[in-house]
Amino acid sequence: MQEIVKAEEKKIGMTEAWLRKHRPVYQAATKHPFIRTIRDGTVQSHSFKTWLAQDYLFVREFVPFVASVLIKACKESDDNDDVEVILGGMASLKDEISWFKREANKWGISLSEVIPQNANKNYCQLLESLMSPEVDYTVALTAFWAIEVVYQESFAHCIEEGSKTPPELKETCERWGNEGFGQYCKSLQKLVDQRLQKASDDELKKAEVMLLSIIEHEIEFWNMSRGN
Ligand SMILES: Cc1ncc(CO)c(N)n1
Repeated sequence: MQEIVKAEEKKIGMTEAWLRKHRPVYQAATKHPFIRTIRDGTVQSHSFKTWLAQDYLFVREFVPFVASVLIKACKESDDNDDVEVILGGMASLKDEISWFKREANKWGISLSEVIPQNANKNYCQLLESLMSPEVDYTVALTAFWAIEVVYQESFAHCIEEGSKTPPELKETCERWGNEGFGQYCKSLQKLVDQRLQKASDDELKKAEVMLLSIIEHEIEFWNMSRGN
């Protein structure tokens, strides 16, 4: 019996085991009240606009963070898959920034005047701290995956069967909720699991704590747009 449980654990990978262990807090991020209002069609336009404007600022800061993960992958990974997957993520950020500009235009938001709120500043500070060469690749990669997967799950939830997402928000939800982005998150997750298999107990602990920290920051980020 013990054997079977172990095999099962190995099959699901460490990241999946962590998501199950921390399911309540993970769900608080992926099924956040703001996301629920998008999904049920009751979202207020000013809540959406707040999210859009703040996320544009976040993504700008996310670019150098992803670049730092790429550098770590080039230096430390013995597996070329890592570099290619991360490079693909970086490349799509160029299009993402253009999309934010177009979308902001549509909603009448002047991006140059947006001021980052505290939750955003805190999150960007975390990204900045992760860019340090002292932070090991496994921990930074775990953070990267966690950041992407929260958005993927959240927005996929808004385009599932039975969702009442307003048509003008569908494109946003599809950006992160689409199948391709889902596959990309799975690729990242696989890279993380590979690294975690070889990690020391200390690294494992740090990576798990980092996952939780990202989830908390994502919740705070959504909170900027909740029912106001
Ligand atoms: C806050 C936040 N988390 C994750 C993503 C996904 O890239 C994003 N754009 N913004």
